[in-house]
Order: sequence, then C-alpha cells, then structure tokens
Amino acid sequence: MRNYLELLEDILENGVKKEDRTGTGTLSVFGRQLRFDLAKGFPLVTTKRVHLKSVIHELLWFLRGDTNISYLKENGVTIWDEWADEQGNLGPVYGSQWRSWETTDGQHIDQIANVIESIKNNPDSRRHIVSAWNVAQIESMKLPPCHFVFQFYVAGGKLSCMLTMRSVDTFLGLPFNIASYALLTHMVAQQCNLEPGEFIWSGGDVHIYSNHMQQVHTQLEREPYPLPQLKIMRKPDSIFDYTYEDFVFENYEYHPRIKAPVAI
Ligand SMILES: Nc1nc(=O)c2c([nH]1)NC[C@@H]1CN(c3ccc(C(=O)N[C@@H](CCC(=O)O)C(=O)O)cc3)CN21
Ligand SMILES: O=c1ccn([C@H]2C[C@H](O)[C@@H](COP(=O)(O)O)O2)c(=O)[nH]1
Repeated sequence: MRNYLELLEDILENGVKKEDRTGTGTLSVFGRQLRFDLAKGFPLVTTKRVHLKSVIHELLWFLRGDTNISYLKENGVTIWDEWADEQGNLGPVYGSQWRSWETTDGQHIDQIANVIESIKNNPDSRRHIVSAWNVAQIESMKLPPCHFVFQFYVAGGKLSCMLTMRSVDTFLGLPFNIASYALLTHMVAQQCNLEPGEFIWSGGDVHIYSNHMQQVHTQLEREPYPLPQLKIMRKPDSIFDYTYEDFVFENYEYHPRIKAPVAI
C-alpha cells in the first residue's frame, strides 16, 4: 500500500487549504488515481488497523439493497450512525440505487444482477456500469454518494474494476472504500468464473481533514507490511448469498489502530 502512503504525501505537499461543508477544513487536491493488482495481494492498509468487520458488513448491506442502519447496528457496525434519521433511515442511498433504481414509469432496475449477467453473457461489452448518482433522488439522500460509479472490464480471463469517487476522506474513508471494492471485485469475479484483475481507484476532491494531520504523520512514519490474501471459503449461488463467514483474510499484519474524528 505504498501508493496509498504516497497519496497522503502528495496531498500534504500539493494540497490547497479549502473550506468544506462540515466546517472542519481540509488540504485538498483534485483528480488522482491508484491502481492495485489483485493478484499481488488484497489492498488493505497495513500502517494502521482497518476494521474489516465494518467493511464486510457494509458491503453485504449495500448488496441487500438496504438503506436502514438496523442491519449494521445488529452487526456492531456504527460507521453510518451519524447520518441516519431517528428511524435509522438514510434515504435512497447506495443499496437502493444498486438494487432498485426507480424508473420514471415506476419500474425498479437491479443494476447488480444486470451487471453480473452482462459480464457473463457479453464480457467484451464496454457498458458494465453501476451508478449510484441518481440525479432525481440526490435531494432525498442523507449524503449524496461519494463512490458514485463503477465499471467492470474483462480481458484475458480477468475481471478488473474501476471506481470513481467525487469526494474522498483520505485518512478515514479511503482505506474502507479500497477494501470494499476490492472485495466486491473478488466476489463478482468468482461469480463469473474469472480471475480478479486490477482494481483502479479514481478520486475527484481528494482531501485530508485538518483534524487528521497528526494521524497522517503517525502513519507516514510506519513501515508497511506485505499485503494479506483473501480466501473466499465457498462459491455461493449468487452475488446476493455471501455471508460474513465466507471471507477469511490470511496474514493480515498491521500497525496499531489510529483514532480520528469523523467530519459530519
Ligand atoms: N467525513 C466522512 N468520511 C467518511 O469516510 C464517510 C463519511 N463522512 N460519511 C459517510 C461514510 C461513513 N464512512 C465512515 C465513517 C466512519 C469511519 C470511521 O470512523 N472509521 C474508524 C473506525 C472504524 C470502525 O469502528 O468500524 C477507523 O479507524 O477506520 C469510517 C468510514 C465513510 N463515509
Ligand atoms: O464512502 C465514503 C463516503 C464518504 N466519504 C467522505 C468524503 C467527504 O469527506 C465526506 C462527504 O462530504 P461531502 O461534502 O458530501 O463531499 O465523506 C468517503 O471518503 N468515503
């Protein structure tokens, strides 16, 4: 994960001071890309402990089409608490757009089921896309999607994925986002009988919050460990049938957790 650490250095060196919606203040750069060859290990930050349980349950929650935090709470995941209303609802965020995009004539489109079918039946297609950026519904979401579009690509028996984020909390959010989409790429590859290829991450406003500076410096003083490997213990019948226990991360060596406040 040296490229992740280099991105942090890049922001410290080239970032511009910029105010933001949360009132925290950031150092920010615009337009960056990171590439990860999934054959070389699972891209998980090792210079601090990443709470994998939250990453896995959040992804399973998206795939359920769920937009209420009760599933997360039942599984000890608190990362969405601050944005939910009193009933635990977040509005039509990721899960709703991925699994049940509402059309103007009242139909619902399951983008995940469709993209798996299109990868299986028409691997050369250049339209393997899932979008969470539903312009008509942005206003009713508690937070407009940050990771808002992803595309799959098949070549040489390998499945690659490219994600675009409009806004990136590089210290707290990005390690989660990279791990989440790398995991999704492994799952989709398994379902489509392909090997995982590359995960490519692209970010628009890529920032470090002003109250994460000490944490970033601590991380930059640490030497990264080799990457862990992901083992998926069985092949479920569909992309919607994975459970938490299916995923085993082998050889995850990490430096101690670094706490940081989340900007709301
Ligand atoms: N400012 C901000 N940054 C984000 O990364 C973010 C948002 N807002 N809003 C929506 C979601 C929620 N996400 C979050 C929220 C909190 C953590 C966080 O506090 N992580 C800690 C503890 C992890 C845990 O206990 O599970 C960490 O050390 O990584 C991570 C991602 C990602 N998103
Ligand atoms: O998956 C996520 C979700 C959110 N973020 C970060 C990016 C920003 O710091 C905030 C969102 O604030 P906006 O004002 O809506 O841009 O959350 C993330 O990094 N990853």
